[in-house]
Amino acid sequence: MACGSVLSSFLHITNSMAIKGVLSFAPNPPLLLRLPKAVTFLSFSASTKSPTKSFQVRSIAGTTEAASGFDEMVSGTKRKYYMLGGKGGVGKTSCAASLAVKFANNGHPTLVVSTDPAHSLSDSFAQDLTGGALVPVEGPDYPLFALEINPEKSREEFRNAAQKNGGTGVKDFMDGMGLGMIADQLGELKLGELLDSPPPGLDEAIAISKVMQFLESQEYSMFTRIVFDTAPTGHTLRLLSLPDFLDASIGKILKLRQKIASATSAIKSVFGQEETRQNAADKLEKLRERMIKVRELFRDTDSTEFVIVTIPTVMAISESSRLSASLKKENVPVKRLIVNQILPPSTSDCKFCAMKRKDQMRALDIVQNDPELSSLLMIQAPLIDVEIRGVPALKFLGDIIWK
Ligand SMILES: Nc1ncnc2c1ncn2[C@@H]1O[C@H](COP(=O)(O)OP(=O)(O)OP(=O)(O)O)[C@@H](O)[C@H]1O
Repeated sequence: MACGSVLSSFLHITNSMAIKGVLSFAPNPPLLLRLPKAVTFLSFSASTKSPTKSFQVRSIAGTTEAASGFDEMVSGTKRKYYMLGGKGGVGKTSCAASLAVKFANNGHPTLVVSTDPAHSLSDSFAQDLTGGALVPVEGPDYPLFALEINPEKSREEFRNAAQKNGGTGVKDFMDGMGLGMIADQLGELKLGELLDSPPPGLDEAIAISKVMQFLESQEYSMFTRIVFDTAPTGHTLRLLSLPDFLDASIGKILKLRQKIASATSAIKSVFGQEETRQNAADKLEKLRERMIKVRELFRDTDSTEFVIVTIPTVMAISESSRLSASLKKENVPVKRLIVNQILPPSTSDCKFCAMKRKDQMRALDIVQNDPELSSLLMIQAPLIDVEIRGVPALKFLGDIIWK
């Protein structure tokens, strides 16, 4: 049977079963993973908590099985942060969510955070996790919470605080801080532009700084593993240099403000706006402090790791190579590279699959010879022939990737 017709009949069976509220494999999983044992597990029963069956996945070469070093990732109760990033659509969310489930099933109270403006955590977990607050994820053995930060909303909150004194924009904000008279001098600092039309990366930086703020509170102290599902590559790269930039800008603004504070305080107090200005200044100072923490967090080799997720195509690998180079340049610790969606071994390839497999092999070869990527621990994750949705499916994927 040709792959196309097999796939469509498979989709037909899956869809009709899904309509009945049951999601399971087709009777004869034709296309990709022939994993009869997984069928039981992937027949998503709400009560599935731990797998009773396990199976082996060979690497694409069909020989050795590369370990991800999960033992090292899971050991210790000191809080650790994992940031998963890469090109759009390669499987960042699926890998991040599967890691979070795996940590939670291995005894770690875990928080999984999405700072990608286009959230897909809710879709991945098949649970409503929206709202910008901690939401418990049902299913894992130990507590797993999810947090979808709306970056735009976070920026709005910051802006609102700046506008409390009735101002309508950054200029007013600066006026409110007693900086109006030197607004021109500050032009080159670009803070106004930053808030009015933020570059990609700022929203995410503010979102991460918001997470940092959360993490300082008692409510969050229980979490020993924090997994970030980050925005696609470009944003992440800009985010990395942003804290330094913001730190410098805000630092300069605060210094300038201090300089003129004494001269203007008498006038300000007459108009009764001193308190609001002080609040705005405090807010800026806090943002600056958090930015410094975000920057430190990204570079802390003891507690943080950035995991690059890619797929076996030349385009995705080239982008991953650039991402790896930039992360290294910024001193962000990177050790692991997940190559996701690899066709699993098969003895009966159709022409299409055989071509695809060859193409993927070539791409994997490129990874192995890439100066940036070859030193990373490569984790090969197979393309699974059903969509990965819900905790049991994520556990299934996690048990393949993270071992
Ligand atoms: N190994 C896999 N096998 C089968 N399907 C997969 C695999 N990994 C991811 N997918 C599917 O690919 C789609 C995209 O995955 P995911 O949302 O995790 O990617 P992403 O990189 O986070 O995307 P975005 O950049 O849009 O946030 C989803 O439908 C997911 O179920």
